[in-house]
Amino acid sequence: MADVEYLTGLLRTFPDYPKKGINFLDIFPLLRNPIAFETLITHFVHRLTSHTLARSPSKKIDVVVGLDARGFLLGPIIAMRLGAAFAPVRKKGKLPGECVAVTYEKEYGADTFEMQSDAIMPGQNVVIVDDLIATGGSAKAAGELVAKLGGKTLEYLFIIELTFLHAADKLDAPMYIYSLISRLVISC
Ligand SMILES: O=P(O)(O)OC[C@H]1O[C@H](OP(=O)(O)OP(=O)(O)O)[C@H](O)[C@@H]1O
Ligand SMILES: Nc1ncnc2[nH]cnc12
Repeated sequence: MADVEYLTGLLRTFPDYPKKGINFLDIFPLLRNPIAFETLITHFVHRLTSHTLARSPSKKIDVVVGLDARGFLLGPIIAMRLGAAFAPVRKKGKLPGECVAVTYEKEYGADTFEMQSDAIMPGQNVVIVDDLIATGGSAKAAGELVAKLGGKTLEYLFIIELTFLHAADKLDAPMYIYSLISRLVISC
């Protein structure tokens, strides 16, 4: 599809960043271009309204969850377009009040994610958004936080999946991943 080729062409990689052996994928040129950014957001919103909601009896997405930090650049815009709430998953020690926490492994180290306990009400429909999925550790931890709060994750959305790492294998079924650029859709 022309849009996907256009968006893919704006991405770039930096070898050995932030440390040797990591091929760092930089999404910022895409956000720097307002037409590309609009195209990306519209693509995600179309996916959610035309496909994801077909799996939900209530036909409503209640909460868009964005992952610290690059998921914060996408999640709130998608939430506003859908008329949904936005809730952040943050790295440990950044959120006030009662929180739930999960420790996870990612491509370059271990970390702990937290969500505020009142960010999602039991039974709410949730979509988890991030810029990319590499090992799947971050996405898996976010899904676990949503589950701890009683939310139902309808879909995980990414701009790109670094498919060589087989991240999808790490995530629990039943779940769905939509990755715009690899166009990978996994239904379990
Ligand atoms: O699939 P994984 O192996 O878990 O890696 C993917 C995660 O890594 C990056 O975030 P990072 O933790 O580097 O934080 P940042 O957004 O603050 O740079 C990226 O934005 C994803 O959240
Ligand atoms: N290869 C990569 N490029 C950019 N962000 C990442 N986060 C984890 N792995 C990454």
